[in-house]
Amino acid sequence: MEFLLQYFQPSTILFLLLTVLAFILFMLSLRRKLPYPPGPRGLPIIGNMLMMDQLTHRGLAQLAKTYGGLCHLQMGSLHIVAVSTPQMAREVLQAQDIAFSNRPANVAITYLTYDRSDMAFANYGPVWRQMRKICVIKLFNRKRAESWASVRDEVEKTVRTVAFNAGSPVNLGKLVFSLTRNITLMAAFGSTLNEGQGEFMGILQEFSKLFGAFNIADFIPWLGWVHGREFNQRMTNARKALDVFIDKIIDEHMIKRNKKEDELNTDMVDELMDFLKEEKVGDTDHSDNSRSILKLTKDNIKALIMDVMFGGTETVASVIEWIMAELMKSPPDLLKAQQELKDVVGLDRRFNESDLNKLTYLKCVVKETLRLHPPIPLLLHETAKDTVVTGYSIPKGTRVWVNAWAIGRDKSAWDDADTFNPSRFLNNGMPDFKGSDFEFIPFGSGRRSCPGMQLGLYAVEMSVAQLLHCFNWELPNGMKHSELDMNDVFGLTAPRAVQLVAVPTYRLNCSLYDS
Ligand code: HEM
Repeated sequence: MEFLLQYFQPSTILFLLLTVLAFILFMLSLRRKLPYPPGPRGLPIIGNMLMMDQLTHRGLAQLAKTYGGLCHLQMGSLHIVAVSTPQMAREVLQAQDIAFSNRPANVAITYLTYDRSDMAFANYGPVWRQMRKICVIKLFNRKRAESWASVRDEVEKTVRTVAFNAGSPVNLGKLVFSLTRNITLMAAFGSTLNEGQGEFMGILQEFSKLFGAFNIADFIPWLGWVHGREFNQRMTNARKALDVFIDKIIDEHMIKRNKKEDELNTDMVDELMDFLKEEKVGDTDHSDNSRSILKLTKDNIKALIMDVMFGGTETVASVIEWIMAELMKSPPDLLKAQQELKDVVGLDRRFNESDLNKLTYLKCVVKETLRLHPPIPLLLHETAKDTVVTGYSIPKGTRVWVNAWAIGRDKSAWDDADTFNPSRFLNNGMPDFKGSDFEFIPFGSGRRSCPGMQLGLYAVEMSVAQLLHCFNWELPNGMKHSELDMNDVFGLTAPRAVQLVAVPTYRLNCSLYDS
């Protein structure tokens, strides 16, 4: 100050300081003045909460027709921005991906994932990065033979079940759900849990209901008491039940390890327990520069297992069921896919893994189904800081829902967007779903994209190829193809509203079904 007083009058210094302050305030007010993206006008305090029923992939696609690819809604104190066009998806998932890479979590999700100890709901940061690295290397790696073997074994069992019921209606929805559930159970625990399976499925169902339950505290925190004790009690019971169940499995694995039994036959719990064992005292620094190995607690392991159960079961089952439904609805495409199998494999042997890469049309069918029915229709992200997208302000903590369903049907990106037409992908298979073509993002894109993509696709392709190669399929009770219900229901996933029922008949020689 004395230094300044040598050169300037006090009044000049005051004037300069006031000018700088005014400039800063002016810049801040400019920033505040940037509008939120366009959206329907809300009411005081509750905002757009009366539009709750429109917060589905279809409802938000409808709003996008009026308000554009970036639409703002306010639910109580919560900002929501729906992203509905490929251009806007590129902005948030690529151009500014770090700012948009957090995950939103409601009260139930936070509690049931042991305070976000998992990968899917952890916020973006060093702990999530370490967790993801472990999972990608150890669990989702294509070379992880055990997981792939479990796919092959379980698909084979499914073929046998269908063959046993040949000539009668088969509920394909139920069948493929139990197929994918067994694949993930095998990958996670090394067995399909014949004993405690019912109990575990009950726990998963209760988790699923609680994850999606409406809780006013998520929107207006000071009204949290409204939901009351009953909801909290259900959450406590669900988490206790999972604790008891998985603790027992972890203890069994611990005993197996101590006895050094069956060391070659490892499952997901074994792989994760390596990181429990590598725990080092004082190894708690997870700052960005830290190269230390992440300590996994039992809670991390439990939460990661739930990620795999939720991430890998319903998604894969939903894709297989939708593929079969789209083919049943479009007999020429069903014929083409089966003709390709006849040309590549023939009818005198069973399809096997080495045939997979020659099935070009089948892969187009898978892509076209993922375009029309992405199993996770809304990709749930959250902003980690205040951001600006195409001149609109998006505050920190905004829930950003990328509508993969609307984007797959965007009329400016796709010809005849609502029609099932696998041949559109015959042109070199483009666009691709690996995340750089933003008109097609069934697995997401960027940092939070699906780490289970390869495992999921492998399970889908193997299952569909076997079901189409081994059997001919008809709709039951003389139902016409045009009468097949193609509605979906909205949740974290978007499965068929009515499960697909179809009648299989043998396509191959009977002796080939016993292999
Ligand atoms: C065809 C099947 C599948 C589809 C279409 C699919 C789709 C997706 C999508 C859209 C996301 C969110 C991406 C984003 O937010 O930007 C996701 C995340 C995730 N998926 Fe998948 N998925 C499939 C199979 C699987 C499988 C088999 C597993 C595990 C065994 C799995 C585990 C996960 C996990 C853990 C995440 C969270 C990743 C993170 O937040 O870092 N998925 N998946």
